[in-house]
Amino acid sequence: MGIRLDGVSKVYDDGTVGVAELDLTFAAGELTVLVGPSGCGKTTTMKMINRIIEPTTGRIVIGDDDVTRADPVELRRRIGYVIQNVGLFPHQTIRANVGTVPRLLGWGKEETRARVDELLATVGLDPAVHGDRYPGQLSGGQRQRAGVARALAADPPVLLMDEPFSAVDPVVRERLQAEFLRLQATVRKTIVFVTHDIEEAVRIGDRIAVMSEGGRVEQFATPAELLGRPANGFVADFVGADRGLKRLAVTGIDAEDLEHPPVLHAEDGLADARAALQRSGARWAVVLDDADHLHGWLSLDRAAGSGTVGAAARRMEAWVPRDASLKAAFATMLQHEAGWVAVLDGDQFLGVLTPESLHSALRRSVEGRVPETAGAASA
Ligand SMILES: Nc1ncnc2c1ncn2[C@@H]1O[C@H](COP(=O)(O)OP(=O)(O)OP(=O)(O)O)[C@@H](O)[C@H]1O
Repeated sequence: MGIRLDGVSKVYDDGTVGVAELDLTFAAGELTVLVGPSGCGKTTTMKMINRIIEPTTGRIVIGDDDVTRADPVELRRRIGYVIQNVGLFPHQTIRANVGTVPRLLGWGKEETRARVDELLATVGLDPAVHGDRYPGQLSGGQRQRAGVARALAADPPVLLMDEPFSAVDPVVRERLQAEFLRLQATVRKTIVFVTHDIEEAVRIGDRIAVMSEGGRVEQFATPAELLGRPANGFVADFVGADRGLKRLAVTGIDAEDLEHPPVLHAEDGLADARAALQRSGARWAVVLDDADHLHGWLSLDRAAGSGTVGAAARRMEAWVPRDASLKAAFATMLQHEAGWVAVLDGDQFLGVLTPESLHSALRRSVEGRVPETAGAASA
């Protein structure tokens, strides 16, 4: 269920224009991030969707429903809402908190409890351990997970998230973001997500609206487009001078980037391997096992004597899946102190990235030809 804002404005009682004449469409099943400097109207825009703030002009359509004049209380039951510091009721257990909307909708006790426990498990909380605790007895990250579970309880098609991960430390925050993306890949809600953090925006957004004062949309684009081709000076400043580096996380590996060293099989004899290496002029070869899975590598100087390639080869653990980002490939190379990383499709070997091929991929990434990663999650 998509969301459409048509000429939506909010003028506050004191005359402040929070948002002026905004047209914006949030695609069904996508996570759209509203990002921009403080006071630009992100929160105002989001809160008009569930009518916590009443728009002054314009129309808001969810799916096929014009909800501009819908009953706000009824509307909010169809829209999940996650906020910073969660807003859990402190005197209710986690189970009671997560069951709030199902209870309001009149679900039965058993049904509600089953749904609540299933959701707690989905967001990584053990119902038996955490279900009967009070919010004050959970960590910040656990409270945030409970907040997400509560917002999803009645399976609403739309989720609004207002800086949901900003109250926890950076490490927990990254973990929550990754968990949340995995969850979104299965539930596919239409999500409007507010943040002022561009790093968070490019990590989690399918699409990003960069806003300036008065709710003006300066650019509406995918993370890779935004970082590769900022529409104007405002966006370029906002995404930062290191946008080339940020872009690594959202740029995928292109088949053209791969190098193809000679391939040997573990059961081959060393004499044949040596001959093959000398014929190709290469200094080393990739070694695959009998199922064509990555085994390791063999350098020319180890291809001496008799015996099999498998026995002489060095094992190699540095590999990335083909939908990995360039950033992940680079990090893997550094972590293993390796001169190359293998790129695999499932178990199948596709080719390798070396420092040279990675470098040209980086240049391509920064210059703007972009095969995007399947999801920024793999960053
Ligand atoms: N109740 C209000 N009365 C008057 N002005 C308001 C009110 N609420 C917000 N504003 C103003 O509307 C503008 C947009 O505010 P909004 O909260 O939407 O910004 P934001 O982008 O979410 O900012 P932040 O990142 O700081 O939360 C700001 O200039 C703000 O001062």
